[in-house]
Amino acid sequence: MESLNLKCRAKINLSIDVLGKRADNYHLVEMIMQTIDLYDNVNIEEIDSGIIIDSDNEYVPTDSSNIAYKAADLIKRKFNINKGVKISINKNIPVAAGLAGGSTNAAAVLVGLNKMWDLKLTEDNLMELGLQLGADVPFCILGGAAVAEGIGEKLTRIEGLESVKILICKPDILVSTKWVYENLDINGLSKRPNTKNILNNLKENDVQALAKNMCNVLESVTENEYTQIKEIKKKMIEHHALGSMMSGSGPTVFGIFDNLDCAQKAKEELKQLYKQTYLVNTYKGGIEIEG
Ligand SMILES: C[C@](O)(CO)[C@H](O)COP(=O)(O)OP(=O)(O)OC[C@H]1O[C@@H](n2ccc(N)nc2=O)[C@H](O)[C@@H]1O
Ligand SMILES: Nc1ncnc2c1ncn2[C@@H]1O[C@H](COP(=O)(O)OP(=O)(O)OP(=O)(O)O)[C@@H](O)[C@H]1O
Repeated sequence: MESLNLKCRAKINLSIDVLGKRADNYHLVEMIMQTIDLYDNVNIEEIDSGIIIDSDNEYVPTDSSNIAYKAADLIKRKFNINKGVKISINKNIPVAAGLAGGSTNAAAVLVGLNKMWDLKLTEDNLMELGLQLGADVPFCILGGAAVAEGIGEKLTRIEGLESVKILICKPDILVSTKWVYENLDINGLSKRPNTKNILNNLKENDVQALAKNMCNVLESVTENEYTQIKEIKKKMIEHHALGSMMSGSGPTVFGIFDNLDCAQKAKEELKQLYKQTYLVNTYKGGIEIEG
């Protein structure tokens, strides 16, 4: 029986614009995605039959609603595989946070089973399968940094932030991505990102300008419901973050820092209020197979 260990990382969105809505109610987006070095460990072990999910985090479902279960089920059905898997998820990425925690677990299962069962799927094949599980899954397979269009699946790789310090702070509230998109008034957006400018900032490695230009149109929806978002952003800026914004549909807020001392002080203060506070770096790669 074979076993594989994988590291799968979280993402932040450096910008999110919503351009329209599809007939199936999925929104058309233009986003800049960046992988960060905050990861879950996923262990995949071949068993005789079935799919078993195990996790050390009480908020992670262990039944067929787990997106890692769905990923394994998709592969087993598509390739008629009789063997089973036990998937153990050691969670470090906050749950329902806007950090693609579930999506990156699913990405790890697709990449891991491709290797374990020698399926010979290309990265593009894996991303296509990933899209059937969720809009963020293809990016989690690609990793690094990318512009995402369509519903998030049309990805163009870009040079992202190179080892930049990111402070992550997740308030103790659970936010549903579906609810946030449903409550977005596409025609009444007061502020939208200039994606071209932000991409230029990245090209020129002008982190300061990028931090000022960042914009997430989903932020106002979550911010209007939960006061914590504004409070955390204010604290990050007081501690000299170059910029601070909500990631994805929230509620996680991140800050970009160019000074390690300031970032550490901000972390210490925020950690007293919000347990799930982490100081990490940006990361260049995707799913990592450890063997
Ligand atoms: C907010 C982001 O995390 C930004 O990266 C993504 O757009 C969301 O990606 P995700 O969580 O993988 O999304 P999915 O699991 O596919 O969808 C969750 C729900 O979000 C809404 N949704 C998602 C993506 C999208 N482009 N438009 C949407 O309207 C849909 O109502 C869907 O029911
Ligand atoms: N493997 C998993 N890890 C975490 N949550 C999972 C997983 N599988 C299913 N879930 C369910 O999915 C919900 C959303 O969790 P997740 O951590 O994926 O959200 P997220 O970070 O907001 O994702 P995204 O940024 O892609 O919208 C959780 O409330 C949980 O019940």
